Amino acid sequence: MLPFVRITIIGLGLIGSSVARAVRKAMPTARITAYDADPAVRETVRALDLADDVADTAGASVIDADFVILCVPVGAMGAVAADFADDLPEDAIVSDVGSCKAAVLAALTEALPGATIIPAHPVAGTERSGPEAGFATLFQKRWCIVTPPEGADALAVERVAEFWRRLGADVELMAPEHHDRVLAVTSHLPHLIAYTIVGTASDLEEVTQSEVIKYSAGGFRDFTRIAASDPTMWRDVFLTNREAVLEMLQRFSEDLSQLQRAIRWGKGDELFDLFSRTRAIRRSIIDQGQDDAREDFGRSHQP
Ligand SMILES: NC(=O)c1ccc[n+]([C@@H]2O[C@H](COP(=O)([O-])OP(=O)(O)OC[C@H]3O[C@@H](n4cnc5c(N)ncnc54)[C@H](O)[C@@H]3O)[C@@H](O)[C@H]2O)c1
Ligand SMILES: O=C(O)C(=O)C[C@]1(C(=O)O)C=C[C@@H](O)C=C1
Repeated sequence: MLPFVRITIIGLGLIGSSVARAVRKAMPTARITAYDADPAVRETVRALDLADDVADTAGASVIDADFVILCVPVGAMGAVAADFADDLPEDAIVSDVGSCKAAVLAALTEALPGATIIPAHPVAGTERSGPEAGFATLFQKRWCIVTPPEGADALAVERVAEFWRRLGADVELMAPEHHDRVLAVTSHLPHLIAYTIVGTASDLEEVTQSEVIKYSAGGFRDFTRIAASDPTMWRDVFLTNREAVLEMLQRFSEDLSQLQRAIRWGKGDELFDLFSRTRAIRRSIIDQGQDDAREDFGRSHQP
């Protein structure tokens, strides 16, 4: 049995449009209703035939939904939910795909008192945005972390988990606060570092812009991909997951200072030990097979 049959997707950018495409493939009989605040996105959704219906308001989009999935920037979640609160059917389950969970759960709970809210985070994405950037296989063999509130209805949790399994994801359950600490180090900090490195390189006075572009073949090029990620999305992530990011940033700064000292005092063994440890971490990620989808995507989509 399908976990849901009347699915409303709000926010049809990279993730929302990928969800729509993946639902079409995995659950072709489910009806998809879409809503996006941007009229140009709604037009594109119609042109690409990503949904059965495209609503012109958030309220109209949820009116007969059994599942509402919010795919908007994390800072917009509460406002969107408040927008459709009066029209939400009593038995509908509300979820989201936001990159931070504790603050989103709080915002949705405040906007939708009494509703069944089961947040989730597919740990899969790219640096691109908008409805044209999405693709149906984005979630295959990637983690989706479901972060139910304490005391959540077990059947509702299982239906959301099953939804993601059908889209090809491996599902894990986690407490929202724990999710935010884990993702602060595995996703948010790396983005902050990429934004910093690319910004620093482009600010260096003795290196011209054209040299930065011309010689960005190796490691730097990988950072530029990450640093091209959506500015609105990442502004919201850092402001929303502030405490966890600041804590991880503090640890990172201390480790960076230690590396700085090792280089200054020629402590080669210290550098070698760290680099051997990090190489082993990379190998264990590859062995777990969670990296394949994005590596394939990267190869076929990079300019
Ligand atoms: N990009 C990634 O790699 C990635 C991965 C996993 C999760 N996420 C999360 O997914 C969510 C969406 O990210 P994305 O990359 O798809 O962004 P995106 O910019 O591609 O799409 C966001 C869409 O939301 C719409 N929107 C914004 N405010 C709205 C509102 N108030 N009402 C209705 N629509 C609104 C925008 O018009 C846009 O079409 C974010 O919460 C992000 O944290 C992103
Ligand atoms: O590959 C990328 O572009 C991503 O950054 C994807 C990525 C990540 O950091 O892994 C980014 C944010 C998300 O919330 C989930 C996935």
